[in-house]
Amino acid sequence: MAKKKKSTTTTPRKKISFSLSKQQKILLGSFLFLLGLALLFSFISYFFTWQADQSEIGNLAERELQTKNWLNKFGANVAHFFIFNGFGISAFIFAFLVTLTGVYYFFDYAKKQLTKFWFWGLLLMLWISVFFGFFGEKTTIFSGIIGYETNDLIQDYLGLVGAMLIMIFVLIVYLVVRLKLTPEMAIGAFKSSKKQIASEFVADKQEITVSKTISEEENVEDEKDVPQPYIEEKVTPPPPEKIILKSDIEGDVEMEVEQAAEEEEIENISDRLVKDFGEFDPRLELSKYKFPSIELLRDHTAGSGITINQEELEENKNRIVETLNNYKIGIANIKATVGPTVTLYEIVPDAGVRISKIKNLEDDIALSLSALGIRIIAPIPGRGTIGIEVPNKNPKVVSMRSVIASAKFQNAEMELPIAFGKTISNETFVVDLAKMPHMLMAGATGQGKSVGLNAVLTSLLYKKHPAEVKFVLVDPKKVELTLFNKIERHYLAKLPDTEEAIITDVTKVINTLNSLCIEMDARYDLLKDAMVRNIKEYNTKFKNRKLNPNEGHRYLPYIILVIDEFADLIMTAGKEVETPIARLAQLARAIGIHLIIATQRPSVNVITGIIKANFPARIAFRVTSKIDSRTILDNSGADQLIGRGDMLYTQGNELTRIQCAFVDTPEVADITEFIGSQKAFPDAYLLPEYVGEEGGTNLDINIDERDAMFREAAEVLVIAQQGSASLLQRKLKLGYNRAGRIIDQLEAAGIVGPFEGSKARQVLVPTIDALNQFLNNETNTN
Ligand SMILES: Nc1ncnc2c1ncn2[C@@H]1O[C@H](COP(=O)(O)OP(=O)(O)OP(=O)(O)O)[C@@H](O)[C@H]1O
Repeated sequence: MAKKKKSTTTTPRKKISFSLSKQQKILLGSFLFLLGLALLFSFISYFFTWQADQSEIGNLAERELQTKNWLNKFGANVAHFFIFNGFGISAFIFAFLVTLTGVYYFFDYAKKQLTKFWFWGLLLMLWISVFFGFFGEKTTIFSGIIGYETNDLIQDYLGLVGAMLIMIFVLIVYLVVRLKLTPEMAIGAFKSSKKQIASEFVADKQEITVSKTISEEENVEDEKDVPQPYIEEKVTPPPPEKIILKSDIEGDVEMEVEQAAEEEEIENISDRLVKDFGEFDPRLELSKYKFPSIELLRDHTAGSGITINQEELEENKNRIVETLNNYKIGIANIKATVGPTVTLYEIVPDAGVRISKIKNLEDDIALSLSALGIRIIAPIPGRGTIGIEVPNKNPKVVSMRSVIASAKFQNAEMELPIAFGKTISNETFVVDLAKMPHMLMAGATGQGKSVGLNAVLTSLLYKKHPAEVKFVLVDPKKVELTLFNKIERHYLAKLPDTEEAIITDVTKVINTLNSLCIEMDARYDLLKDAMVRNIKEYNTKFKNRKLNPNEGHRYLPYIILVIDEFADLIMTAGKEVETPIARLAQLARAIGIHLIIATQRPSVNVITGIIKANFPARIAFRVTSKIDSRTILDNSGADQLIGRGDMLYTQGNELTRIQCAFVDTPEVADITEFIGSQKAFPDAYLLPEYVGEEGGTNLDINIDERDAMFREAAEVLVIAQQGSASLLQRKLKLGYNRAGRIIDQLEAAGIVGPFEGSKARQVLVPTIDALNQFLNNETNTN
């Protein structure tokens, strides 16, 4: 048992992968390409010079000695090796494969196809050389010694006929597997070539008659010498094909079947535009933009990878076994996975021990192990084992550099990839913000929230071009996000006529949030017009030039709203920020607006029900109480974290413990400086103008300006006793915007109550009769 445990604990999970840098690939590619050419030239010239050079083969020591091969001694020897001693004429295939490999590496094409080329190329090479082996020793130059000897060997066992049959079989394998040839295709090809010959023959005949008539006409013209008017060539569509079906039954009526001619296809405008100008490239305006290099990030681990302290592991194991024994829980098996900050001990209890028993003892076990940061997961979802996380004595910092450089992040095919850090099993943790679609981040002060936000922003800066993503930054503390000011004209969005893009003042936050709602509505209209469901499809359509910019269509960058201290805002502005945030969170995912909200105070009056319901992705750094942990995660656990970037992530169900990547302020300063010093857009991305209204929401809409469907809409809602815009959309077949406007008008009239986030609005009029009376009174008083 002890032996077994050792083998599981001493192997850190490291994957060794072999990959070349771009430069190395180019160098290797050129080398192979030129080597292939050298082989090719020496092979060609070998066929002319081999007899003359034959006596000099193998004589490399004598420098003065000259051979006739174009590549001199090298060429003569190499070609002799491959052709004479090897595969004869088919050695050319080898030279070709080497050249091709060079091309593949030089242009960094996917190598899967190349492996196929090599496999089938080598097979073909062998086949050809064995084939030439049939012609005997005189043609060794064509078959090579390998071909000749292999043929000889086969014939010794199977005779000439057997050898031929084997060759035919290999040929069939090649044709069927490599060239995907089927008997039908072979027959088809034979038939069509017969037809082609016949039709060519007929066409020849017709041509002769046509040319004859033209020459006759010319003669007539010459005689009359009358200038002929320009005769426009008129293309008449071919007459519909008629097939007459005759029946064998006497007296039956014949039926004529008419086949309509195929309509002529005209090239699509968008296809033509794409052909003429290529696809629309949103990056074109800043085509010279350079992404920040990995060198701007520092390696905080200072070379110390994960070290495994054998003593510590043994000690913890003994304590766990002892503690569980105290509660009469036997252990069948125990396995340790060492992560950057904590080690996970995965326990398989003895047969018959109920997991619920361990779950009930969770607190007692944690207490007995008496260390900060112990978390018990009973059972580990999907595995049926029990996990006990124990903090390492020497936790390791996970630097942002290592996660950004990881293949997982670099190869991530996500819209908005975020490299958060490393999981307990030391794997880089990458998630797509576009899928979350909004994120709530909480944690007591000093536990790593700001570093976490910087990690999110840095990830996006390393992956997305300025044309593709825009940030709206809200920083009431006025310190955390200031560094991002430098990239205002590259990456930030702001309200028109404002100086600073980073928002620090509460009124401006309210205006910005409302402006984002307007942007959202506008984007929905664009999507509707383009008949697509989400921003990704919209942008693809726009890139393919299927949407006309003159009709208001534009490339839509993702907009990411980051609020660093949400508690401050909600305390000062309450509903005024909560309402637009809830609205954005509910609706903005499809149109590419994503929200990231961070707070120090994870209490229920800050993270309200409405907010929580709309933020499925939650991150908790260490918090002070179980209640706070439940407020953020709907689960305890965040109170047992150890701080310094130790965090729990959930996107609905499971909790994942992650060590957040560390990025220091000077690193962020370097990155923003690097980006900021490059050519930028003329201004920050301008959000739609929003004119703030005094006294909160716009409640005094004039009766005359009401929508034509106002009354019907009111009836629908009163009957359903449910004040929802989507109900109106469905019942009255209205667009999203119009339904929203009508709801506002109904609110102004006092028929429905105010916005309540994810819940439908209250309907304040109980029956249709009451509604009629209400509306009549209204018209009478006006
Ligand atoms: N991922 C991490 N790895 C290592 N150390 C970290 C990590 N995150 C934070 N720390 C340490 O914790 C300190 C505080 O982190 P940070 O400033 O992010 O806390 P915070 O929660 O934002 O605090 P506040 O709410 O007061 O701004 C950092 O200066 C750093 O030393």
